[in-house]
Amino acid sequence: MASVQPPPAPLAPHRPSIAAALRFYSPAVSPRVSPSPAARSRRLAVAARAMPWPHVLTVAGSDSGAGAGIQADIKACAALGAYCSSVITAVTAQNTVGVQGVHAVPEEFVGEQLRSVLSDMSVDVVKTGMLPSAGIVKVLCESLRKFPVKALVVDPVMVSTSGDTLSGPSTLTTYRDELFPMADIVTPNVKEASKLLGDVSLQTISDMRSAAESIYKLGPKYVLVKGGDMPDSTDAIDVFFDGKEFIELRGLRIKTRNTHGTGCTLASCIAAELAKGASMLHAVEAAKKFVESALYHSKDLVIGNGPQGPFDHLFSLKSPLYKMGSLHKFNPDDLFLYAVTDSGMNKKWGRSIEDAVKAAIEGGATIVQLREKDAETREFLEAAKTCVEICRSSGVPLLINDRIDVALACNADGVHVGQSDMPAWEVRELLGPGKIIGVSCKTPAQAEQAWKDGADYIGCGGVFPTTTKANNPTLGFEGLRTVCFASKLPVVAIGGINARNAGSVMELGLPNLKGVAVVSALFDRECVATETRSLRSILMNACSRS
Ligand SMILES: Cc1ncc(COP(=O)(O)OP(=O)(O)O)c(N)n1
Ligand SMILES: Cc1nc(C(=O)O)sc1CCOP(=O)(O)O
Ligand SMILES: [Mg+2]
Repeated sequence: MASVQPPPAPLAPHRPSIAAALRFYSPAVSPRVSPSPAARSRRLAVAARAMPWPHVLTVAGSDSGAGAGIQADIKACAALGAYCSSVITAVTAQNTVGVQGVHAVPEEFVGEQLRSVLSDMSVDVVKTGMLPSAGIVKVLCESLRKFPVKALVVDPVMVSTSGDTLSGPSTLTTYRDELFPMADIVTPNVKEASKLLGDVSLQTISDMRSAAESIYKLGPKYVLVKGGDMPDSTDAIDVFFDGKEFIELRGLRIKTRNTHGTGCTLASCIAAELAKGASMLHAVEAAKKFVESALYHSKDLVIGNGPQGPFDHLFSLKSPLYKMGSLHKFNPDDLFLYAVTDSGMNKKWGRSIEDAVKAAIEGGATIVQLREKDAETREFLEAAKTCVEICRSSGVPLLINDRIDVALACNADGVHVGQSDMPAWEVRELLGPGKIIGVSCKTPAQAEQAWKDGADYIGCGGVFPTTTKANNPTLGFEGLRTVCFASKLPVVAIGGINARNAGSVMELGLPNLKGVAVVSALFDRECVATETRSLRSILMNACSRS
């Protein structure tokens, strides 16, 4: 299997409009003259190049209740913008109570379905779910050898969430011997991991790590052991292993009965993100965020009378403002030199917001926030749209201060909110999992809440007195230290930071402290680029010393 490629540049800005792509399909100049088959297929090929559609093929069972299986996979891929074709391995009679019956599709016919799709439809990623017999696993492996794809995501579905067996012991051996060595990632939950490893007991995170390592030795490039079934705690921890490093991925445990199909959905989302070009870790992180958001939005929905209901994969359709965000997930290192604009200062020095942002990027700012307290909305939005383009072309994330509406309208990378702004969890509902959310925090309790609310980072200050923000309490190094030690999120220090003191902040070497956010020391100066450049070199020197 070819390895997964690093993420390409964001797709959206480079894609031609739908109208432009459709022009390739429209009839020739004279509608009476049909194009020759060769011309037609050339035109289709050009159109296909012009508008690629990430394609996931799911090889799984049908769930009549439509919460899991093929139905969940198709909905998950659709929600993430990937096309999903389907090869059905079994038909199950299933509802919110459990699985009442399983009817496996004959191996030969599974093979025929695989041939139909793989020989024609440029599949990027194959995702597997229920594979009810060893013969079907073998047929799949043969097909993948004949028609290689970019990545293979194996969700080793063996027992349904209701506890019903979906594939027998002989399948286990074939999974281990034939399918896993071809897989890019295998995603068992703790019960499945235990079964795969001969019913070992998995009780702790350390057990999950050992299980991930043992499964890795069976041949996949990555393993994700999902801890959702581990004994109750506020967060659900999954262990991701790439053969060298273990990463604990924490997610919020959403209290709801509607969890049927979470495993299928997670694996399909990973497949969809890979098909879109994400790296494996980013695909897993995006998939976790999607499942978390879907569970959150569906927690009170009621379908069926059993203990496990389905959730709404297409929740974003109900929230028209919701956007899935860009492929580029938040990187905490982006907080290193955080430039925060100020309309008053820019006016004073006779420059536009756009010029200020360009100069900060030229000087090496790693993230930009538009903090325009006095701007009129329309003027602000127009400037924000231009700044989004400037920042995107430089690979620098752009956040909007306070104004969720402006962030949505200009499709910024995220927002920064304070304790008196819209609560971060509401912001998350509006922006969705793909956007960056920062929250100002002055205490450990606020930092804990920001994490629970789904924020990506916190801003902590004022480290020093500032005249930029009125009545802002000064925390000093001690206050910053307390918050950094308590925070589960990356931290950026703010307040009165300038070329004279920035080094001393970074030299504290505090856990989670990723950088400094600065307003006046960059923008209340004549040359923004020069000030940014010199602050950057001070920060880099400080980091190399600490
Ligand atoms: C990175 C960063 N940290 C803190 C703040 C302050 O946000 P808030 O408390 O909402 O105050 P205002 O900026 O809205 O005045 C920030 N903007 N950025
Ligand atoms: C916007 C802001 N927030 C702060 C906080 O403590 O949360 S301090 C601050 C102003 C920072 O401006 P300067 O770099 O000019 O001191
Ligand atoms: Mg604010």
